Amino acid sequence: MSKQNKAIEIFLRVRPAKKTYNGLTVDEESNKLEFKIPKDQQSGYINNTKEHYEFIFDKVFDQKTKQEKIFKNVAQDVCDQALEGFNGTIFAYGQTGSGKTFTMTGGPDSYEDRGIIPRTLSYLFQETKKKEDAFYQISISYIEIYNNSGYDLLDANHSAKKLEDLTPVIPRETENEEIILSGLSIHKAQAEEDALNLLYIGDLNRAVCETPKNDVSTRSHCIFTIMIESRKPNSDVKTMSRIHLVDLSGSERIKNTGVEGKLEKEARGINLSLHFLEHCIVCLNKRAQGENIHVPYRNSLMTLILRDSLGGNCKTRMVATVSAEEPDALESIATCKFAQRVALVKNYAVRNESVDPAVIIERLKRENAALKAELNMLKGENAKDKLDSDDIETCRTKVEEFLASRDPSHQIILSDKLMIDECFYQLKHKYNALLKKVGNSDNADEENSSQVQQQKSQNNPTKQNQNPQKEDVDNSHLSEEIKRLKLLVLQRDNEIMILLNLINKNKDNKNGQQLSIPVQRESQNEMASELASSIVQEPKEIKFPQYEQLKQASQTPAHKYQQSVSSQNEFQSQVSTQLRGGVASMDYSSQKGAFTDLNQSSAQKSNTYQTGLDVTDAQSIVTQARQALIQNKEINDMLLAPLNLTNEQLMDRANCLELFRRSYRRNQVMEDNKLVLKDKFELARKMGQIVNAARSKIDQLKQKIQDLRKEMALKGLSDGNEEELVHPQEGEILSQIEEQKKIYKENFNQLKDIKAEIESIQKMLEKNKDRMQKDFEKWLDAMMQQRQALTDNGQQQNALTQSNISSNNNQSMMSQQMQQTLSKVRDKEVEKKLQSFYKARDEIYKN
Ligand SMILES: Nc1ncnc2c1ncn2[C@@H]1O[C@H](COP(=O)(O)OP(=O)(O)OP(=O)(O)O)[C@@H](O)[C@H]1O
Repeated sequence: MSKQNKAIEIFLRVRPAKKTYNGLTVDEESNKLEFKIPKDQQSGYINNTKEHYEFIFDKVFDQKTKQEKIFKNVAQDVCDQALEGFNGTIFAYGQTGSGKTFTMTGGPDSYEDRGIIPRTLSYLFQETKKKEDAFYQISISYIEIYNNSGYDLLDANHSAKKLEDLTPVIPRETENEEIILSGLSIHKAQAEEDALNLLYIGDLNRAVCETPKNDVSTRSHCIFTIMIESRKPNSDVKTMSRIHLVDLSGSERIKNTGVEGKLEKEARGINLSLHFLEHCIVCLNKRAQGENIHVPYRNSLMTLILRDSLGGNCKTRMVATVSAEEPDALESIATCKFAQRVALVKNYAVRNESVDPAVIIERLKRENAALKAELNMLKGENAKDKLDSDDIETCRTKVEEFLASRDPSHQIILSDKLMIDECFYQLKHKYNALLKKVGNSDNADEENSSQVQQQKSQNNPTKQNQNPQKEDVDNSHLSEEIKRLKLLVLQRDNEIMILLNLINKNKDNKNGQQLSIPVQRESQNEMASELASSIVQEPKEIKFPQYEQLKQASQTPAHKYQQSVSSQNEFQSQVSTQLRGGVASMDYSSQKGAFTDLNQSSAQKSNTYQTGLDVTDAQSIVTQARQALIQNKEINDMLLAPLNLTNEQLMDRANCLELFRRSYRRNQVMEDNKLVLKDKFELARKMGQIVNAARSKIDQLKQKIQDLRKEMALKGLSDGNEEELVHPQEGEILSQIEEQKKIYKENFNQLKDIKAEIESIQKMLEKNKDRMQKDFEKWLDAMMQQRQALTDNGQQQNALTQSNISSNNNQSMMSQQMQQTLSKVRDKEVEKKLQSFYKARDEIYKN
């Protein structure tokens, strides 16, 4: 069987030793472990059978092996398979003190010492985050088996002194021969932290219940189970897999532990499940060799729980842990022998997929509701005129549920258009609130400037004045919006100026050259206003009379329109030059040759026109014009105030970036976010300190309680008292532990929330930083082009053109602008229209 498909793999790990036994050879290359036991050795154990033992494993890890390597080799593959729907079990088996707990849970000293369980949790959460094509739910249970009885280590009301006081777990077998563990709580873990916290709480409960006599670490088994449920969107099939992570009790044989009498009996009882495990393995081996033999899983709770892990549907990994010290040599050999027997067991792992009837029913119900809603909407029955507060509340709840659900097939089903609109509004509101929170205020402003807000209040008059606080916020945004619109008006003025200039120029050309196609004055005016109004609108509805003429011209012999075309080329060149030179460049007298690249393209196009008119070029001029104006607006909007930089300053990129940053509109938001982030870090640090303090206090109290229990056990022994004596301070310490546990849990949850906030602010800052960098490049590029254009045209005096657009909404400047514009108009009709436009606009400003 290839390694890929091998259902059971056996690993061996040698624990670091103070003094390594020189009869032990660990060969990582050939995955071999050798023991040489001299016949007349002096170590006190009898060796009259064999002198040389050799064991081969799937992988051998020597004393220096790091935890990360163990995880990668032993557990990673099991995790990957579990995410695909295969069950997995990893268990550690070995003598007391050989490093089982270290391997499974980890050491307390450093983060690097994290064992298989915490690493498995991290890995699973990381991977499920990456896999966007499926919905995953991870749940945890943690059971301790002591003296063949199971106890729930995650019992929510746990404050027990003795293990036996914990909720007992009772196994039940279903008709399908599945084992159900009633009394064992299952906890959903939404994030890695939740799962790690459950591990910590379980370990704490386990430790608090220890007494010297039931020395938990040695005499009990722990099974940490991770359940993974996954479902693809719109699929009725779900996969359910489990990973059991098992820390078995010490495997040493009782005759070697030196315990006698009652204690020996007790020890035998406690360790019975390990004995039954061995028994099951022996039977499974026989079965693998063709013998028809019953496997006595039911003999113990542990074998019953692990039934699928051995001889069943599971990918199983066993880590045999051995000590490298001489006195432990025979126990190490026994561990290796057991591991070799396990290696012979055959498993048959299959993907645990099932069509879940509950999922199908749920889906059908959803479909039914959606169809009913659609039908109602089509019939128009019960359509609402307006929404009342209950409707709005229903929409709000539906949106909340939709956003909170991790189920990709979750839908919002509604049959009323107004309610659907309301849901969209709620979603937008939430989105904008989120943007505001993380600093993307531009988009957030949209909510209040968009028609949704107006429409909403029209559709839903009952909702007006419901939230005065919100109105305040709205008002402040409205004034922002007014500012923005005023600026836009100013920009439009400039655009009109450009176009008028072009029209005038064009008219001059025509008069001088007696064009064969007369361009109507009316058309020119239309062109000006339409182009101006289309510049920041959708492109599809543009009418461009000159373009229309070209279209007609293209259907007639080319020579007839030659002059018209050259006029068109000049027009194109002017538009390009002016737009690329900056919209606020008010003097358009000498525009020719400003941009060689565009002029070249014009020249090329001119050739085309001479041989046959290409009408799409005319449209492309408009598109270019529009794009250039939009781009200019974008660039101007980036800054709070125009940046008047000299050519030298523009050449110094680093300094330029710094100046840009200071004037950058979003910079303030970014700075504010940095401050928020700083505060959050500080808060997280404090919370972390509280959590750590609670943890170390718990550890101290745990130690104290264990010391007291040892003291009482010794006292009992010396008094010949077999009953367990309880130290008078124990109750007090236990309640202190409970108190600290409460503090730990509360602060842990808060810390988790703060961490999530920090992450989201950090992400947004990163995004804003990237955006600033891109905006800077755009801005610098535009500045450079503008300088270049001005240089080429000898228009250095207008170097700071930008200021006209992006300055402020100063009234006197506007009237100046108006005078300037009107002075350029040579058409009475246009002049009249513009005058009434400016008059109307002034009225608006006055209000
Ligand atoms: N690979 C290792 N590197 C460093 N320290 C280790 C390693 N393995 C075990 N130890 C240390 O040895 C001690 C005993 O290990 P551990 O508690 O894991 O043994 P165990 O097999 O789980 O014992 P028990 O059966 O009593 O639970 C611990 O202090 C542990 O930190």
